[in-house]
Amino acid sequence: MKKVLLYKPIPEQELKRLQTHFDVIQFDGVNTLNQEAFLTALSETEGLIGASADMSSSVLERAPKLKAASTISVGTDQYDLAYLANRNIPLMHTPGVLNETTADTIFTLIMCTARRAVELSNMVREGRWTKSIGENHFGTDIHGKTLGIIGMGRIGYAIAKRAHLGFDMKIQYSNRSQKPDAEQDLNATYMDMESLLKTSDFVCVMTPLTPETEGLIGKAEFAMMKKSAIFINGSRGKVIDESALIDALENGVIRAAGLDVFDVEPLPASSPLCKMDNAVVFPHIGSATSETRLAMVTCAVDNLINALNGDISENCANLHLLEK
Ligand SMILES: NC(=O)C1=CN([C@@H]2O[C@H](COP(=O)(O)OP(=O)(O)OC[C@H]3O[C@@H](n4cnc5c(N)ncnc54)[C@H](OP(=O)(O)O)[C@@H]3O)[C@@H](O)[C@H]2O)C=CC1
Ligand SMILES: O=CC(=O)O
Repeated sequence: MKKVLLYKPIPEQELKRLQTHFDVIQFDGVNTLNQEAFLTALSETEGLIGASADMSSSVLERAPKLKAASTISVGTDQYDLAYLANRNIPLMHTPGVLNETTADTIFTLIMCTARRAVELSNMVREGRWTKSIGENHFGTDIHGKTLGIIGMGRIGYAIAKRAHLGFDMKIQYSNRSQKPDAEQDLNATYMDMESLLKTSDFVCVMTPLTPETEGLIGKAEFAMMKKSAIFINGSRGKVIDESALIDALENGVIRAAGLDVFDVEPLPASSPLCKMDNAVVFPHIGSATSETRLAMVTCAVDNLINALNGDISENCANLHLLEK
């Protein structure tokens, strides 16, 4: 039986399924305490499956027998796609199954920031609700406003669908390529990023983290946004310059931010973002519902079984590089 290294706990039923196909070595995450044992196990493995751990080339150099990797995520930034392709190793991922749940989470961020839900709920819990709410605590409307999406992919589209159909929002987007579906179905307008930043009430980033998108939104971009703009990041922390965002929030350059992802995760409690009323911070929970996380694991297990049997026709993230 082929040896497979599992580096994240998964539901029993999916573990059993993996074990019927492979000899599975399990790690409950990778950390400084188990790093050496992990690297030793890696030296024997032909398949790798898990999430939320660095799998860059310096780690994978320790896996000379590796034939396929399967990440339990749609984002692939913890791997080096080109390095894997050079070694002819496919990286499988889980696109699609988490679109709707992640869009729900992003919409929760939009609503919490616009209506100051966390800040005002904390006021009630802490006994600071002493009179009826006045202008100082008013939020801002969501319906009828303009939502600018940077990265109109699968999840961007699911967010735009909620905004257009549910909240009567005007949708504009910037993206590497134009999206006729979003334009036809949701009346979305394609524009360059600068125009989008200047004219959106809500700016939502949903690109993958790649060398091209790292640091995409920084000081200059926050300065272009409306003073009343609400910024949402559901992609990856490194797509934005977090210190520039903190500055923009502290100095009233923009109104508020809703964040599911951060430069360093878990976000240290000492981060200024944890103390700001105009920042809503979530612990990277875009896809974190029982149903969707199970669907992702099922997809990732299927992906690894298929890939180790030579079938990478579905869900291979570096197929374009393998074909070169
Ligand atoms: N917060 C969370 O829990 C979650 C976060 N994510 C993050 O969201 C990302 C997007 O997921 P998903 O929608 O499935 O991915 P998609 O690939 O479907 O969408 C990404 C979009 O970004 C566009 N894009 C890529 N590079 C650039 C660039 N340099 N400039 C402008 N646009 C660019 C792509 O353009 P084109 O169509 O032309 O390729 C594509 O439309 C994931 O990679 C992950 O990092 C995902 C799930 C949950
Ligand atoms: O961040 C989550 C993912 O699936 O990517």
